[in-house]
Amino acid sequence: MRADNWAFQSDNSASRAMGRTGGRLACSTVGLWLGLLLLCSWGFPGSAEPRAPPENIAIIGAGIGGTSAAYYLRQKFGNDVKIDVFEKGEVGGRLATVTMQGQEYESGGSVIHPLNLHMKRFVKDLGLSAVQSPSGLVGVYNGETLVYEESSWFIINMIKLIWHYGFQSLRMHMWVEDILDKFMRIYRYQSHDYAFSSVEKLLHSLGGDDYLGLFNRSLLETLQKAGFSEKFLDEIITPVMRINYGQTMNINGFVGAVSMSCTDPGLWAVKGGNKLVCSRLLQASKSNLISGSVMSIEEKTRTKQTGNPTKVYEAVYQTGSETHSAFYDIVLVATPLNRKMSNITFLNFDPPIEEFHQYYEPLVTTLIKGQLNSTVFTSRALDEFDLGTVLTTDNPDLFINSIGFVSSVEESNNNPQPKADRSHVWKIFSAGPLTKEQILKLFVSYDYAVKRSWLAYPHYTPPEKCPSIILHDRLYYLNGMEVAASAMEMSAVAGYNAALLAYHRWNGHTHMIDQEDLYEKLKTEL
Ligand SMILES: Cc1cc2nc3c(=O)[nH]c(=O)nc-3n(C[C@H](O)[C@H](O)[C@H](O)COP(=O)(O)OP(=O)(O)OC[C@H]3O[C@@H](n4cnc5c(N)ncnc54)[C@H](O)[C@@H]3O)c2cc1C
Ligand SMILES: CC(C)=CCC/C(C)=C/CC/C(C)=C/CSC[C@H](N)C(=O)O
Repeated sequence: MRADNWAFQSDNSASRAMGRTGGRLACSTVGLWLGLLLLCSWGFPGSAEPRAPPENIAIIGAGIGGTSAAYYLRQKFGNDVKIDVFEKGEVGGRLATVTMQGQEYESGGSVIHPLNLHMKRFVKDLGLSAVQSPSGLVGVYNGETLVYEESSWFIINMIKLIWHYGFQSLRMHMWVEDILDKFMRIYRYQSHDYAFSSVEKLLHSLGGDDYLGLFNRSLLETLQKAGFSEKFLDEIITPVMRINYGQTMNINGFVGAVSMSCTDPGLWAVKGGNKLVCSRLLQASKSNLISGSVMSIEEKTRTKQTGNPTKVYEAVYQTGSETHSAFYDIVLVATPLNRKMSNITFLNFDPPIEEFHQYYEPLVTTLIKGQLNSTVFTSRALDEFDLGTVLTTDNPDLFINSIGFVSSVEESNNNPQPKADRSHVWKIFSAGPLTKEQILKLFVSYDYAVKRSWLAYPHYTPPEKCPSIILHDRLYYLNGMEVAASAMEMSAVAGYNAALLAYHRWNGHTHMIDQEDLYEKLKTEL
């Protein structure tokens, strides 16, 4: 019906515009063509001409989330838009290294899963290379003894696992694989340009109500319901949650599965340091890095020389002791929003943009070059201690979450061997800084110790709601994704999603946002 009306209207207007009184047939033919043209450009979903791109986009935060958003925004909007990326600290954010004796070691995000396809693609497209992460033997310490110890013989490991825990390890592996399989759907959706306006909708599109259920319930509840034993949960699953997220099984089931996927083989890192991905993404996206701290965002109306008033966001930022401001059509916030981590105020929004209070877990990474005092963990002779990582159970008397030996960012170390002098670089995760006494308890002797304190990951307390991705008309927030799970790949997924969302909303492509049943719809697409 609408199409007929347009054809009719454009018929009249076309003949008036031509200012001639030619035969009705000629006029209506021209009108029909014009109508068809209009129909093609407005009438069919998905065929709308993109409007002129925005002039200026701001991204706050040059971690993996912000820099991947810059990369994808450039791909979507093209070369004419100016992209400013604000960073108050170091490019890379929670991807960072510390230097010891001239060698660099990862102090933040370190391992990448072999199926993390955005990270894989970045490394390939940006001319970087991968190194295998160390995969030494793992033991679990409960404060008194090693309750589980891996063997270098695959068959012995299998027998040990079955002896201690029956087939729960295998069942756990299958549970994680199923969740990971569904997670992989996001790559297909994103490669077809689909975007989501909320984290919950994104999760639902991956695996329906079951997937959302995982996010809304604790890992403990989910695994207890699935029949896993208390012993298996205490001795195997909790220690993995402690090394990866510094938390217990009270985290949500989705982040629990992400964490368990770290026990898969083939973990890797970027040669030279994971943070290189961020600096290369910035370069490749031809963004301007502004070393400054954004303090506030406010919507303003600007009248351009062309006369039309437009709505823009004013970002007020500080570089050193100077305060500046700049105007943007679109703003992406790519940092956790809370007073301690970003301290950004949203001024005069109506309705107001809520204050975010997401609590992030304090975590300390300590790197120590020294000789481990293995008698802390076992009564066996020192030269028989062949564990590369010791995980811990949830025992309040323990002052570390984990300790494991690490390689520098330049070394590919698939099967690290103990050094002749038994002196290695060890990475320790703990809730607070280690005292000298604690270090001396863990090490017979040590040469160097370097620490880095983080507000590392959200404190997970399911059920919880992810903050909105759309904070305001053209103002987007990426790090709500971390409430589902915090990992490099999750920030990259959030960065791509926000870039697609901003692009589609700018161009009015509503059919590319929050599509239901995408998995079924895309099954037949190449
Ligand atoms: C110790 C540790 C170990 C980890 N291990 C792994 C791992 O092995 N594998 C894995 O996948 N993930 C790991 N993670 C998680 C991973 O590092 C993070 O999920 C990811 O790096 C988050 O990236 P992001 O860009 O979203 O946030 P961030 O990296 O935090 O980036 C936000 C940036 O915004 C900047 N910023 C904040 N406020 C402002 C402001 N007002 N103005 C300007 N700039 C601002 C910050 O300085 C920061 O650089 C680990 C994290 C930690 C802390
Ligand atoms: C997003 C998906 C599907 C998988 C990501 C798996 C992954 C690599 C998660 C990282 C979890 C995490 C925060 C680990 C921190 S500690 C890492 C490591 N054990 C270390 O010793 O540094």
